[in-house]
Amino acid sequence: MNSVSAPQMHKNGELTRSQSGIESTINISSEVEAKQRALLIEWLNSILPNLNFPTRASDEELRALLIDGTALCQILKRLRPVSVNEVDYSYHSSESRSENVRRFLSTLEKLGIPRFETSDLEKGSMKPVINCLLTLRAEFITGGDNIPMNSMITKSGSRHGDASSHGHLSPLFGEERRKVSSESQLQRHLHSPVMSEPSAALLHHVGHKFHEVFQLKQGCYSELPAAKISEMMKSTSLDNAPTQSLLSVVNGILDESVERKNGEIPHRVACLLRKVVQEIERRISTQADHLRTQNNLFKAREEKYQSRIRVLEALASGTGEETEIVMKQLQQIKAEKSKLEEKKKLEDEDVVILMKEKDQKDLEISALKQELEMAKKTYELRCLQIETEAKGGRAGLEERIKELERLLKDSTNKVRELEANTESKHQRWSKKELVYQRVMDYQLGALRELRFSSDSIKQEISKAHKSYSDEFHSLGVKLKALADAAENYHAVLAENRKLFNEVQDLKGNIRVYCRIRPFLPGQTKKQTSIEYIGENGELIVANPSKPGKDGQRMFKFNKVFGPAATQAEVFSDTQPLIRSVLDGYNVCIFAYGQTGSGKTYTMTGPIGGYEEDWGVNYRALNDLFNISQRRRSSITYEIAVQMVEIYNEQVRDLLSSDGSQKKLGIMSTSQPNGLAVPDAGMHPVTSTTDVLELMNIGLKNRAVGATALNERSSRSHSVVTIHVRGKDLKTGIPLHGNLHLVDLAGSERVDRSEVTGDRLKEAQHINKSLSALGDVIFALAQKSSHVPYRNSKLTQVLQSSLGGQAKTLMFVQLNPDANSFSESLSTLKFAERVSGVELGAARSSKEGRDVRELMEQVASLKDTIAKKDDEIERLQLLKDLKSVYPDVNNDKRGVNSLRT
Ligand SMILES: Nc1ncnc2c1ncn2[C@@H]1O[C@H](COP(=O)(O)OP(=O)(O)OP(=O)(O)O)[C@@H](O)[C@H]1O
Repeated sequence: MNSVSAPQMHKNGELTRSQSGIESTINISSEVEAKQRALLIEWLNSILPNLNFPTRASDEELRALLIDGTALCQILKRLRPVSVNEVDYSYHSSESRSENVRRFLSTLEKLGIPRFETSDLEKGSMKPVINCLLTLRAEFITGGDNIPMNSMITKSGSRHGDASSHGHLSPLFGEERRKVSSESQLQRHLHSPVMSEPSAALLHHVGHKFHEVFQLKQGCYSELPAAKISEMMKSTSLDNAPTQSLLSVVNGILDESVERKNGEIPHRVACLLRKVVQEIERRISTQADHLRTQNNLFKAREEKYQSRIRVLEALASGTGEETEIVMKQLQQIKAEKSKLEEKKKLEDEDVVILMKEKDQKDLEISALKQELEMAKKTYELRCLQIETEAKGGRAGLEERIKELERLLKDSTNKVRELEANTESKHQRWSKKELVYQRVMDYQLGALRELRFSSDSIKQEISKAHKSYSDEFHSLGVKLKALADAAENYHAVLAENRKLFNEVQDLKGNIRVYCRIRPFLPGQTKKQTSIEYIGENGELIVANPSKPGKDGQRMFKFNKVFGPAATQAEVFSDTQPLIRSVLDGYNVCIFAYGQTGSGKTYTMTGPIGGYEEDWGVNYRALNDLFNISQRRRSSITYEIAVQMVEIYNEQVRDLLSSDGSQKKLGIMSTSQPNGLAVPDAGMHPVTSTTDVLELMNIGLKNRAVGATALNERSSRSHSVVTIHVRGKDLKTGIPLHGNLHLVDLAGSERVDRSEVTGDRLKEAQHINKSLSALGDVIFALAQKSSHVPYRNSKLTQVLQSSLGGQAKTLMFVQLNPDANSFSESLSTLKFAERVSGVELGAARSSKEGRDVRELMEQVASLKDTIAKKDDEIERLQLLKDLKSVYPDVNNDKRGVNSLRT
């Protein structure tokens, strides 16, 4: 190994000057030492071929080779110095290492060669050892035949005188030794291809024959005899001569040639020179081969060491797990080592046996031992390293184990806590379980009670079922009785109808109700013309211009309604007449009176009024719907509505979308279906709502022709016709009745001198139609053979409801204002004519008592019928409910609640 470390690099990669100077000096010195060491090793290899020691071996390797003294003894043995015959040069074991070295040094002392100290061989620089051996080399360099040391000593003439100094040349060449005694001279010698002392060197290096030759010629090659030169060339002396000697011969010849004046070299000398050169070339070639071989060997060893280094590095970088592998490998290596040691021992034994013949084995064994020693040290170091790592790993593992123990302890504590929690939870759950158990017991008890109750309820239900069956049976019996009663009811109903009509007939076909409207707001201080209103239809009016009895006039009608009479009261007396429509009669109700006397109010009611303000129209239709519903089990009804206006003798359909423009024709004769105005739209209605909508439409259309100065409603007749179609479900007999609700135009007389144009025309038409109406009524009352229906559109429209089986009711409307006395009187006279015809008959007084009795009978019958109707309705409802809810109790209270 190179003792000099690599140059230290500066931070920026450059060496400082002082560093580089010192290092260059060290490098030169190291280079010289390396060359010296190489020279020595070359020599050792040449004299001990089996040694095969690497030329570039380090000081330590050289020390390892030489330290046991075996190689030193072999050198001495090789040289066989006679003067030290008494010394035993045989190989000795390692136990006699110091003895071998001591003997070697002793021999050197005897030979007068400067020696080294034992300590130099054991440690420190090998330089003294190398110098010493190089001196020995120079002293005893030999050819093929070993030169007896004693003879050489004899030829040298004297022994050296200074054996204590190191690095001196052989004592054989005292003079030359002085010249090259210094190390620098030796270095120069090594570096220079030409020896500085050719004659002495030549003599020294070529061995005794060259020495002899040199001595003979005394430095003159050209003067050597040819025979001698031939002998030199033929013999193997050249082969055995050291290369340095051969080079010295060449140099000598060349020097001599230079010194010669002609510069020519004798032929024989030239031949010798060629021979020597060839020998040198051969040796160089051999040396090159040897060097290549050694180089290959070194490479192999280097690879071997590299692989070991890699293994050791891999081992060094391994983990704890790999430590075991390394330990195993170490054990294997130790085993191998022990095997090798055993082998070495065996080999040692073999070597001891073969020592005398094969000394090189010792060297190999020594080398192996050294290697093994080194490997052992390396492995021991590695073992120590691994052990240290293992200790570190073990410490880490112990830490880990402690950590795990701590965690285990924590876990144990947690488990205990959990166990404690679990225990408390278990206790809580046990308590809850107890509570639940109690609740369960309580629930089971309640369930038992419920079962008991259920059983009792079942019994009650079965009892109720039985009673229900009984009751149902009795109900069936009662129903049968009721069915029979219903059968009788129809008969009674028919008789009732007959009686009622008879009563009506007795009362007269035309009934007259007088209604006096109240003063309007703001008219409270006005004087009234109404003097007295009797309960039996008497009415006394007073002429404001004629106070006293003379100005009074009494009238009598079927009924007189005062200003306080409500719409409901008025209708209640109208209702029986309307109901007869459902029995197939034609009825005509009209309102007669001057403008503003309350005709529209009575027939229709105030526009947008509440239900309580509804007039006869709405109430009549509502009543028809209700009665038809009540009778639906026996008679089915279909109801339709027409609404027309008669203005200036022209008829318009008020319910048509273009009713305001359409002029309708009137049938010349009364139609069996009552359709006097067949072109007018017939609108079926099923509810009061339908009627309200239609009425509103009609009123709107009627108002289309109105102007601010000319209220059209006052100048036209409005006729609402309700057509009723019925069918008796039992007999299948159809029914057909019409109800005419007529709001007549104002009846006031118009002074022809005051009005002209349209107003006059209107007045003429109104007068004409009202006069025609009066004529028809008078004709009917007198039972004339001719009734003048055709005199006006109004009477034509109302023809079906005037006369025959028709019933007529006239509302005579009065304005209470004294200023309207004249018109009121005129209206009353007209009404008196209409009603007086009937009531003025002589038989009226006679038949009055009968009429009253009949009226009472009728009232009684009506009550009976109403009760029957209620009962039938209740039973019908109960029957329906039974079919839907078989379990419904059939008592009256239950039915009533369901009805509610
Ligand atoms: N019984 C009554 N109670 C309260 N107000 C009434 C009554 N009768 C009529 N009126 C009111 O008197 C006014 C005139 O009544 P209504 O229009 O019905 O008279 P009319 O005879 O129909 O007049 P016209 O011939 O011009 O149509 C209206 O404001 C009406 O509300």
